[in-house]
Amino acid sequence: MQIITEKLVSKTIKKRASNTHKGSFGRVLTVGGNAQFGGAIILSSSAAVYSGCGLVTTATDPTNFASLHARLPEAMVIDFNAGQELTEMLAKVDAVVIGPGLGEDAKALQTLTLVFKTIRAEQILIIDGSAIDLIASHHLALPNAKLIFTPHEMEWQRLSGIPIGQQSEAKNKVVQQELNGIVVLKKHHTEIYTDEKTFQLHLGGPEMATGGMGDTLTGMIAAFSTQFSSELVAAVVSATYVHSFIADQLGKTQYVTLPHQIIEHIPQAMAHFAASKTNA
Ligand SMILES: NC(=O)C1=CN([C@@H]2O[C@H](COP(=O)(O)OP(=O)(O)OC[C@H]3O[C@@H](n4cnc5c(N)ncnc54)[C@H](O)[C@@H]3O)[C@@H](O)[C@H]2O)[C@@H](O)CC1
Ligand SMILES: Nc1ncnc2c1ncn2[C@@H]1O[C@H](COP(=O)(O)OP(=O)(O)O)[C@@H](O)[C@H]1O
Ligand SMILES: [Mg+2]
Repeated sequence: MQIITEKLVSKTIKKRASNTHKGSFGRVLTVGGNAQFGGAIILSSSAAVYSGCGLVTTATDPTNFASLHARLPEAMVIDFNAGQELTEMLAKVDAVVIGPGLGEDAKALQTLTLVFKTIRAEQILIIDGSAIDLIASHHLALPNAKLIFTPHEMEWQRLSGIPIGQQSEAKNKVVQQELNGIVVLKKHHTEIYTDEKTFQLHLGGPEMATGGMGDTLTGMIAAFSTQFSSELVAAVVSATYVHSFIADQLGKTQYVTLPHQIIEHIPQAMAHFAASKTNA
């Protein structure tokens, strides 16, 4: 396994060109947040905005509209149960996050099925949380798109059939190939499986063990993938690194680092890596 280095991240996070606008930095759609788990999709969407995505739209349960806008006025919203609206929005974006707080009821399954049916081959689809569990429990066929799975160990057990404790590099690699996407297996020392290489993260720690931390990572991966799109693997690896890098920085003085605190520090961390580019 290749340990992820600061050098790789510095190479990936580019300084922004001057002659640009919001359309230059990607369009992301985040799909999730039922009445119980609204916070999950707010964190995912916030992470995408704070990671520099030009335009973020959130498809969620209408009960979350007011709280989302109060926390994140930069995001636009649609109802994730409105099939026509969701289909139209899916046509306009570069990357989609599906799963944070989506839930696993009939409505959630319907929303996931619509996204799978509508997504196009050139679009990036980040599959997290409830969406992973729905795929596993309903044996759903996967769409033709640039797939990125972000399971924690329990979700990976459900999706891959490999029990926690037996999730070796060799076994995980076989399933990653079958899934035909990138797999970010989240845990202490997260592993990232790609067609060419397997990466390992040596940052992050128990200060990150708060609900919503993985939801936050999905938005970062989406925004990094649309902005640094020439190298999808490097974008995913860099987002994963910066997420834990911020946690470790805050963890020097904090016993726990909350997901919303990580989000607040993303712009500063990205500036750090963009500036250190020339020394890399
Ligand atoms: N504020 C919110 O709205 C939140 C919503 N969430 C959503 O809730 C839904 C269910 O996700 P959960 O992950 O909570 O539930 P799961 O039941 O899928 O998994 C959680 C359990 O898995 C076990 N586990 C074993 N290894 C683990 C590892 N390496 N990392 C994490 N857990 C591990 C733990 O016992 C843990 O309680 C998802 O849609 C998720 O996005 C959660 O993200 C929590 C925060
Ligand atoms: N002890 C730990 N060491 C390193 N990273 C951790 C630790 N605990 C949690 N994390 C990180 O926090 C995130 C948790 O993801 P996840 O369980 O999906 O959270 P949620 O679904 O609640 O948002 C992952 O990125 C994981 O690597
Ligand atoms: Mg999660």
